[in-house]
Amino acid sequence: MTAYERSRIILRFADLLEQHTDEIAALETWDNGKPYEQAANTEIPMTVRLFRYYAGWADKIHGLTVPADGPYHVQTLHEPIGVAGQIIPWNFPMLMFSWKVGPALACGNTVVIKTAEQTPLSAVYAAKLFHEAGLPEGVLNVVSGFGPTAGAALASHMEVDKLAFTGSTDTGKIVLELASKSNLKPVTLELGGKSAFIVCEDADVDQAVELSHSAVFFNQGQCCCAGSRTFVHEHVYNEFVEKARARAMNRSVGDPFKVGIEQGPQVDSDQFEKILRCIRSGVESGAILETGGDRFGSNGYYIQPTVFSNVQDDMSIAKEEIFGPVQSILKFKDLDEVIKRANNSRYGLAAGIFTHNLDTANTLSRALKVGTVWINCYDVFDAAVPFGGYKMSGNGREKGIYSLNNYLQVKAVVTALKNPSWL
Ligand SMILES: NC(=O)c1ccc[n+]([C@@H]2O[C@H](COP(=O)([O-])OP(=O)(O)OC[C@H]3O[C@@H](n4cnc5c(N)ncnc54)[C@H](O)[C@@H]3O)[C@@H](O)[C@H]2O)c1
Ligand SMILES: CC1=C(/C=C/C(C)=C/C=C/C(C)=C/C=O)C(C)(C)CCC1
Repeated sequence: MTAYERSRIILRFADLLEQHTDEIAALETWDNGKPYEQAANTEIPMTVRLFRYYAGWADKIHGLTVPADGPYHVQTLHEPIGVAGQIIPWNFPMLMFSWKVGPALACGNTVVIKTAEQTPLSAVYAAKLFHEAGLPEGVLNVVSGFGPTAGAALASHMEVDKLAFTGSTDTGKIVLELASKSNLKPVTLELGGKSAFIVCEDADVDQAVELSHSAVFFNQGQCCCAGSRTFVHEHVYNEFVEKARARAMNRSVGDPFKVGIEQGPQVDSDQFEKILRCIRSGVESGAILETGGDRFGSNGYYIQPTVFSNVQDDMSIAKEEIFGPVQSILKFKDLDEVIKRANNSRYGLAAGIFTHNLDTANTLSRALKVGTVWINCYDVFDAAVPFGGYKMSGNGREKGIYSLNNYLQVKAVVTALKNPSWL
């Protein structure tokens, strides 16, 4: 099919998705437990926007004419890579579906996508809408299944030409190995993080408190880029801790279908238990529990919004990904120190910087070894902006123009010219 037809199908799909926002958002909340309002007002609109963004790319993908030495006409063809295998997690089922499927289809590939076992519903519904939008059968294949069986089969399949994975660093290592042991398919990985949120002494403390709160508590803390190490300058530390505690105590937790609820339950009992273990380890290692620290209520996988202060770099709550509603506040004295400490992590996904000083912002944004730096903002996820990790947070970039390369092969075509006198 022509690139223009591909583009129109993706646009029609985006319209259908928008029309069915209520149903898809409800599926997300049933599966994941996230607040319905969050899914309906933020995540589904972002998903729609991302598909429209990539629909715009479909007919603008082309190669180059290359000036080579000698009597040759050289061009590059940007061809689809073939069958794209994709494995996604449960924290943002529809949004992760879009980051994977949008660029793959725009570039003319076919897709086999495996959803997370906890959250299979919305992608199946979306596949039905793609069919309605006119996508031919067999182009987009949604597989529900478990990781070690369905996921591993995809990663090691000899006829899957590319693998894109989002999930934990441990599983990322497994799929990379499976890909290398089978057909050496290229792999992009979007893995875990322990992102630093740095509040400098000149920051607007109230704004920093609010954004550091959403940076860690958004989506029940289940974000790969959660700002899970809040570094605060010693001059504003006491004020910040007091206000962060008050904000967490104010967070509305409860039935995710209710209006005004900010925090629903964790995705499942494994995550719920793991987070409570992390909280216990924080208490045992000597961090000060400012608020929270236990389950919320006696039913369901709800956890109290939890804030620790006096957190030290060697505590496991400052090193390991918790993936829950737990804020860890650390004190720092100067820039060189916070740069070293923020970079002292095996992860390198994102960072937030809060300052009005241009020099401080420039220094920190260049010194931090992370894939995204947000300055006086956090969690801005525009479809056009690349996202991905340094170090063990992964490799490759998704979104924006960068993701197109993940789904294209470059073929160099060199033609001998018959009449060199015209060169
Ligand atoms: N980076 C992220 O966005 C993200 C998302 C979810 C979880 N996590 C992290 O991972 C931790 C564990 O969560 P999880 O167990 O659901 O993550 P996971 O990495 O095990 O799961 C992610 C995806 O990989 C699949 N998978 C699992 N084992 C596989 C295998 N052997 N081969 C191929 N595919 C496989 C899963 O079925 C799922 O679709 C969380 O606590 C959190 O720290 C990170
Ligand atoms: C709505 C909203 C926000 C949006 C957050 C988003 C959209 C986060 C997306 C995270 C993703 C995609 C993580 C991947 O692991 C903020 C900034 C928290 C502020 C409060 C309101």
